[in-house]
Amino acid sequence: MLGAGCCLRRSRQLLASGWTRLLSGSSSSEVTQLEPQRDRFGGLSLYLSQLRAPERLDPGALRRWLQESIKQWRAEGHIAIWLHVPILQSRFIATAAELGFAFHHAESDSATLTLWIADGRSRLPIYATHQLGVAGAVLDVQSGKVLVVQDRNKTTNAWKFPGGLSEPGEDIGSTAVREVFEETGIKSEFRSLLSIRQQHRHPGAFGKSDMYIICRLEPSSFNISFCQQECLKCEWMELSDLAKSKETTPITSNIARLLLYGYREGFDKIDLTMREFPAVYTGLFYKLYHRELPEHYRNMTNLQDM
Ligand SMILES: NC(=O)C1=CN([C@@H]2O[C@H](COP(=O)(O)OP(=O)(O)OC[C@H]3O[C@@H](n4cnc5c(N)ncnc54)[C@H](O)[C@@H]3O)[C@@H](O)[C@H]2O)C=CC1
Ligand SMILES: [Mg+2]
Repeated sequence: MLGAGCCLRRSRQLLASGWTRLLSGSSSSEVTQLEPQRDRFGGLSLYLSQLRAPERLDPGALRRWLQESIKQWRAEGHIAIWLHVPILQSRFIATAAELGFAFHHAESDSATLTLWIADGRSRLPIYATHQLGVAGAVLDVQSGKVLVVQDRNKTTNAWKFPGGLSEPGEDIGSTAVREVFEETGIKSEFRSLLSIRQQHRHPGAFGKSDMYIICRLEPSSFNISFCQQECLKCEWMELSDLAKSKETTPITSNIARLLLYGYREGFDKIDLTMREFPAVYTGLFYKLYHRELPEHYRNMTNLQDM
């Protein structure tokens, strides 16, 4: 049986010879740039961005080459093809689709298509399933007031916590602090997570699922200067009034009650606090959110000691 490196070398040879044969009359140095890259699961990635002169590539030639190559890759035991297409090379998408490729995902400047070539159903992971929205319940513990807004774009004007969608690579607490500031002008600091809501087929998530997290924040400024595009009203409201109010959404009402409970009985009863740990990948850290762990549980090294 061939090793992965050997398969890859053969794939590259096939690729180069295929291009040379199919593109006679075109620049053959062009084709040597396109090298399938094998992933650890046995899939092959093709990057059309490697083509130096893509305008010289005829879609019919690509089609014939892909057909031949796919037969070969299947025989070599590869399981899937990932085809990465820069937006300006989009005409090759239809060519790939004719051979059974389907969209996996798209970014602003490229699309990725896949073709499962092993036996059985595709085991390739699907792309993003959820969007993430984060709101900040900013509670001033001195006054017992919480920051609330009414959304300008929603049909019912119910009080809610300011918040919005998380940006790529952004921590949950940072989204809450940023969104609160953008919508209300209030500066705040992250304290904990209070709740997570999961909702499927969300209209605002283009039919995907929505995760909506509410964080507990503490204010470090108090003068409201709210965003006129997004908010109709914004004010500091007695937390107990919000907890009793009918002019609110069920989620805001329930989390206002949870927050009131924590305010009266201790935030340790409601908080999911954050701890940071080094990830397996060098130089990266992740954030872990969970209920407070007593010191002797945090530091235990031997379960039998307990
Ligand atoms: N229960 C609650 O109290 C509510 C919770 N949510 C959750 O909050 C999160 C989203 O927060 P948002 O404040 O809506 O997001 P956001 O604060 O990130 O952005 C909202 C703004 O995006 C713009 N926008 C959104 N869709 C648009 C479109 N199709 N065309 C043009 N402009 C568009 C509008 O300017 C809108 O004001 C979601 O997770 C959602 O489930 C949203 C509303 C109420
Ligand atoms: Mg918002």
